[in-house]
Amino acid sequence: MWKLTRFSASSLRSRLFSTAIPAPCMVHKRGADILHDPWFNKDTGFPLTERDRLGLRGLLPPRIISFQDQYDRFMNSYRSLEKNTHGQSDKVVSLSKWRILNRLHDRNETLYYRALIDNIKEFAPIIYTPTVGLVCQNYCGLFRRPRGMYFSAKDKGEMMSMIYNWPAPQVDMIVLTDGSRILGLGDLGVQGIGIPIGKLDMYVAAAGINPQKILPVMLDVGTNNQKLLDDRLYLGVRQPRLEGEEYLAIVDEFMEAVHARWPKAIVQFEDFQMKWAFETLKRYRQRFCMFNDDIQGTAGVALAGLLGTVRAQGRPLSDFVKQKIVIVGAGSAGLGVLNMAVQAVSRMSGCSQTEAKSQFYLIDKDGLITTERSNLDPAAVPFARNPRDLEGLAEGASIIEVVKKVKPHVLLGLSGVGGVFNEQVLKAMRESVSTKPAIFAMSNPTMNAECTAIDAFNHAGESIVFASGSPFENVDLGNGRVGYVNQANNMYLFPGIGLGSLLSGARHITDGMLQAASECLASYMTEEDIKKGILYPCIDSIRNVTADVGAAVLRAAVAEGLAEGHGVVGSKELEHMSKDDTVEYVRRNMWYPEYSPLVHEK
Ligand SMILES: NC(=O)c1ccc[n+]([C@@H]2O[C@H](COP(=O)([O-])OP(=O)(O)OC[C@H]3O[C@@H](n4cnc5c(N)ncnc54)[C@H](O)[C@@H]3O)[C@@H](O)[C@H]2O)c1
Ligand SMILES: O=C(O)C[C@H](O)C(=O)O
Ligand SMILES: [Mg+2]
Repeated sequence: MWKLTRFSASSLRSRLFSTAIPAPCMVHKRGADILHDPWFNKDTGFPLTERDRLGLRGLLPPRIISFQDQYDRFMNSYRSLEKNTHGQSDKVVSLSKWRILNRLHDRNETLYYRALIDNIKEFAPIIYTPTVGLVCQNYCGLFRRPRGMYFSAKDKGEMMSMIYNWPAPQVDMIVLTDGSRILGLGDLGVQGIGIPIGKLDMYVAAAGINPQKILPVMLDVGTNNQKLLDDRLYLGVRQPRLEGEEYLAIVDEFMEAVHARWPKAIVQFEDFQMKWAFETLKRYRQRFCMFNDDIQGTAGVALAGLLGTVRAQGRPLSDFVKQKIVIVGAGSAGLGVLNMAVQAVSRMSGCSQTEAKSQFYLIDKDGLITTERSNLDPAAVPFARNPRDLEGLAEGASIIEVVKKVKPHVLLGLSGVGGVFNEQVLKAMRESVSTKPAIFAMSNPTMNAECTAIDAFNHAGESIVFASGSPFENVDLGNGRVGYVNQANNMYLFPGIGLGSLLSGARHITDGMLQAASECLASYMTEEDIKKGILYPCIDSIRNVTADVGAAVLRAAVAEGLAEGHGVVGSKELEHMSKDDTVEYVRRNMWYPEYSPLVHEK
């Protein structure tokens, strides 16, 4: 029987955290096959002993180049490329940068991830949002080597065996898309595979998931994008999207196949059109360890930013319950944010969720959503306002009408429509009841942002707090003053949600675990930063943020009695960890790119 006193705190710590000598990595290949496998390849960095052991002698030039020299060489070619493309269009420059990074990714993952981690602020906008959007749009032309797995409408009945085609014995993190709503770019069909790849790159960089244990997946159920269907070089299935039961049967089969091979893998649903985003979340969240990043990850990041905004106004957090918030966009992301924010208000004020809804105004493409709206999506119904409570605002009122009447503390966009916060709307925010109103232009990529940072500070005034989903430069307000730009992007949470859930060994991801993630992010910033309008940590510290978020998620799973443990660390050991121990435990489980000795295993 387990005894609670079995380990003293220090022996528990040494059992869990003993510093290990770099673990050897087992490889089933030899010779040239290793050089062509980016998981194991070290290019000119193979030491002589390894060249002998693995049959590499003579297959490489004789000089052995250190990891540091390889790294410097790559960064030098990256810097030359920057110089050589100077003056060319943003699109050309971004795609050239993506190509050079992608070539390294395809050749030597250890070096690639080290470069990514060390230069995350500079490289995230290339391998992730916004450039990843451009890459998806041009995927068929850019495609060289496959990455991840493709399950198509034509694979029905085959997935249970297909899943065994994946070469890695263990997969911990899967990001899955059906390509139906790629960022704000719409239906990109099979080309959407760039999104799971980019998200998983962030998992490796931020959460330290071993790249041999990640799997990007495209569920190609067709596309309704006529341009792609007509394109001779389109690489996906050339048929209209499956709908209804036919569609669900494909997703069901995929989920069963994954679960059969890797029962503990976490599946992140990404960029599904709204109807399937909500439907699949409801369908799978109790059965599998999964979450929908656009609904749940986004909500946690937005809520952390909204709470930061209250602090930035110099008000106590409890004042959140009095903030008037206008949300533009009633899709998977907007409704996810609204749902979590309403729950937070209700929890903080002790009022019912119905009462909590009265401070929120929801707008979609047809204007303000009220109970008079017909054909409203069921997910939006609970947030429709009764026109009687709206002091003259009618069903379908425009953004400008709502902003002028409500004078909100916060205007938050998740509409996918570039520029909807136009000059008129931004100027109307000057009449906000808040002395420090907040503008969140969260849609991606950059072209789809509801407004630019410069326009926001120019038109809405210099006292605003500003956040966007895609990165913008800080704004120079003159006389040494800076208008801070925050990146309100779910990248601050999804890696920690995935990592914490994985290490907890929970069988599903609860609202409590997601709330813990959001609260952890919300409490991250110092009062000094918040007062300047800085709501989120710098992306340079994303690994630290992710360790803390992961630990918060893990502790929430323990508190709910859901943590079954991971690997050799069981539920009891997790229960006995202090808060600091948990953070340390999470950190110790983060993979870091360095060459480990390769050992051939037959
Ligand atoms: N920053 C982040 O972390 C983050 C996270 C998730 C989604 N997003 C972005 O949010 C956007 C929306 O994503 P989604 O999944 O909710 O999409 P969606 O298609 O489910 O929803 C879009 C919503 O916007 C509304 N809309 C469209 N045109 C409008 C207009 N002119 N005025 C007002 N509302 C309008 C639609 O009616 C719909 O309710 C995308 O650009 C996506 O990239 C950002
Ligand atoms: O991918 C991103 O940058 C955030 C978000 O998941 C989105 O769909 O826009
Ligand atoms: Mg997304």
